[in-house]
Amino acid sequence: MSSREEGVSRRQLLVGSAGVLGVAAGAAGGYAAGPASRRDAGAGVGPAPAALDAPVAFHGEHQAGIVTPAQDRLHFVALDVISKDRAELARMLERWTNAAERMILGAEAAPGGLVGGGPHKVPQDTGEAYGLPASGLTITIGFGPSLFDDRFGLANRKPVALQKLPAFRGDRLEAHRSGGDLCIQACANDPQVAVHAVRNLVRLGFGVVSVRWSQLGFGRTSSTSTSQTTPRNLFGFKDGTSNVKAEEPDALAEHVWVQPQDEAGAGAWMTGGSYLVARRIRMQIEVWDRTNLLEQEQVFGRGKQEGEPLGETKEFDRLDLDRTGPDGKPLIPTTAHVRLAHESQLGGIRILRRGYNFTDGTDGVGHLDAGLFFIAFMRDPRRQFVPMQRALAAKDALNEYIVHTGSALFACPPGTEPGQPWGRALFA
Ligand SMILES: C=CC1=C(C)c2cc3[nH]c(cc4nc(cc5[nH]c(cc1n2)c(C)c5CCC(=O)O)C(CCC(=O)O)=C4C)c(C)c3C=C
Ligand SMILES: [Fe+2]
Repeated sequence: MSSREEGVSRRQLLVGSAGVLGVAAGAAGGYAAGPASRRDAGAGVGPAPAALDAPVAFHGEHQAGIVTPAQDRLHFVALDVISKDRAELARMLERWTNAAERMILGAEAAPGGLVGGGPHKVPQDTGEAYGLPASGLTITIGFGPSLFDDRFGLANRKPVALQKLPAFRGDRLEAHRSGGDLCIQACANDPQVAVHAVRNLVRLGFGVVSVRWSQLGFGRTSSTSTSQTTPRNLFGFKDGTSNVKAEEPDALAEHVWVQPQDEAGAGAWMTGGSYLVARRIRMQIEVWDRTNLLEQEQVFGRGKQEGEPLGETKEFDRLDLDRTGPDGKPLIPTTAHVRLAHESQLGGIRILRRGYNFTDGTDGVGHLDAGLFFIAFMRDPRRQFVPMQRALAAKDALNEYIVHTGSALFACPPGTEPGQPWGRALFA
């Protein structure tokens, strides 16, 4: 047993340690007030750097990585199941759970994973996070619609809300950036920790799953807690101001967590879970960077510096969509992004956004391939993401500057209890 192993007791591995910020499980659903981002710490607002290194509770009513404070880094991977053996898939999810319980505490994926197996065995941990703190790592998994075909006898367990997303106007989706049987969302305040988590789970799935696509993200583009400052996206605007926040339990129940009455039959195992929509959205930053400030602010309907709704002064001032200027025209234009996405225009629907900025090299013709890896959690994508994205695709002024190049939907099951693997209720 390595010296690092000795520092991680079985109790810590199962239910969290005194170092785990907030509550380990139960009513708060795994939400742990704590790690936000290193940028928050740098700005003098939010938790101290030590808090950014601390663990986030793994077990709870809901999976961590949804309402827990958004960390600064992301590694997201979508996988296809290549085995045809249902039991093998369930066993892999058990291995994943065991490894995840350890990695979120900053431990190796398996006891003695680095060198403990001796010189003639393959190490059970890849090693690149050895010695690094937990870094607020959360690992969230989800099941895609394609998992419920005829391969694993799961067709009769498919939740009604897990329907492949329809095509939207303007979509330029690429197959190699879309879909997937499973997903792993690993978020941390250190990119090496997030990448290590994904890599080791993929390693543990060798022969059962293969990577379909993967996305790295830096710079969260949403706050999921009022303890966090609002970050900025690559267009330089504050993003996440009016997000659903962890401190709004009623809104979470209404808009984010699947309720018992939602999935009476096949998908009852999803109660307490949430649906994850991922959209890789390329942002034409070169065009944006030649656009004047007035136009930029009209596109979003908010000011660039403070993030205030146009016509107001402060970021969290109420969005008054009826307010008009001296010319009688709405101060927040009819095509402004925040108007079209606002609950008042969509029958009261909201979503919890948890996206990240990305840059993936160039597009081959002299531009950066940069954008927003949009991630949102919701109770029912058919009633939330689909009408919202339809409204945006039809009229949003932002469409001149963005294009959706990837898309996926996953059902993220509820949280686990100690000793209970991910997906137990699904495979029972
Ligand atoms: C379908 C849902 C949404 C997509 C896709 C989307 C893409 C997208 N958004 C920004 C930047 C901002 N979005 C903002 C607000 C906002 N966006 C959505 C939904 C989608 N955005 C919602 C529901 C809201 C909140 C609306 C409200 O109630 O006021 C903002 C303003 C600040 C904020 O409230 O977060 C910005 C800025 C980009 C750049 C983008 C695609 C690349
Ligand atoms: Fe938006």
